[in-house]
Amino acid sequence: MRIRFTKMHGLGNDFMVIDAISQQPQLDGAAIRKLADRQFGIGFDQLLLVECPTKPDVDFRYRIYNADGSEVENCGNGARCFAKFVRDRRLTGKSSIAVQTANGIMTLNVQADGRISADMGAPILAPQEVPIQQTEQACVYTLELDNQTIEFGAASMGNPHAVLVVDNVETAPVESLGPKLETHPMFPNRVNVGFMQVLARNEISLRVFERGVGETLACGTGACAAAVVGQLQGLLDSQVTVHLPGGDLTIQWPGPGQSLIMTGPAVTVYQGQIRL
Ligand SMILES: N[C@H](CCC[C@H](N)C(=O)O)C(=O)O
Repeated sequence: MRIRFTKMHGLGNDFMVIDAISQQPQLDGAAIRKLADRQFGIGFDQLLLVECPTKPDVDFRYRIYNADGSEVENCGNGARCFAKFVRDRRLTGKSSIAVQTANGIMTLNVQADGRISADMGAPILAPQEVPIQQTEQACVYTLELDNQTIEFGAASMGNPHAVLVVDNVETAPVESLGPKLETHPMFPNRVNVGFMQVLARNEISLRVFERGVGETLACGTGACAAAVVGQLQGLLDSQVTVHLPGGDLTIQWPGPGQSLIMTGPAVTVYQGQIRL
């Protein structure tokens, strides 16, 4: 089977994007893991499959798979790359694109400067829906790990995030604590783990250990979750610049029950094809 694909990234969070409208790729978890391998495959954080929608009044459907082969509900950086992909390949002429994901319907707006704004919907805060193993919703939760008490905030953008406030992202225990929290029993569906340093009420630095991948250069839904947790904890205002290792995102969130808007770049690196 020969597959045509486009390699893209959003602030260094990189993707293999496949037009699954004109192609019918048959990819199981093992094939995705092989393609994701940075030595033996193409190498990517996530695979994005662009498909025809199954719902009315929607332009496309796109499905998201982590490097470990797990299908996930949402990907912020991927959504921006998806929008650039369908425009550049003339699959649509629209600048406002409605796309169906496992998390629901998302609207993407391609701006004149090439950046893309994504309406990420309202964050999900009820613990049983994030999900986390807690009964009462709170701004700060705790769990015990290696004889220490870890404080974190939790929010879902369709996918689960735990956010820890740290003094300095450069020295945060991302490599040591990230994998332990990703698979901690507190998180029935595993979790993405954000390490947030508050620089000002409208500015943070953030590193994310992503579920199913490991640390990435950027995480769009992680930036959203960090802005939400920071605002709920009284540390941040409604508009935040998020400095990630791969670059900056702008997040706007008016508050609980309201939609969150994420704005940032999307880049095409190369077109390719691979025979499986
Ligand atoms: N690893 C995430 C999916 C990709 C999220 C990230 N790449 C983004 O830009 O939001 C998860 O398992 O929920």
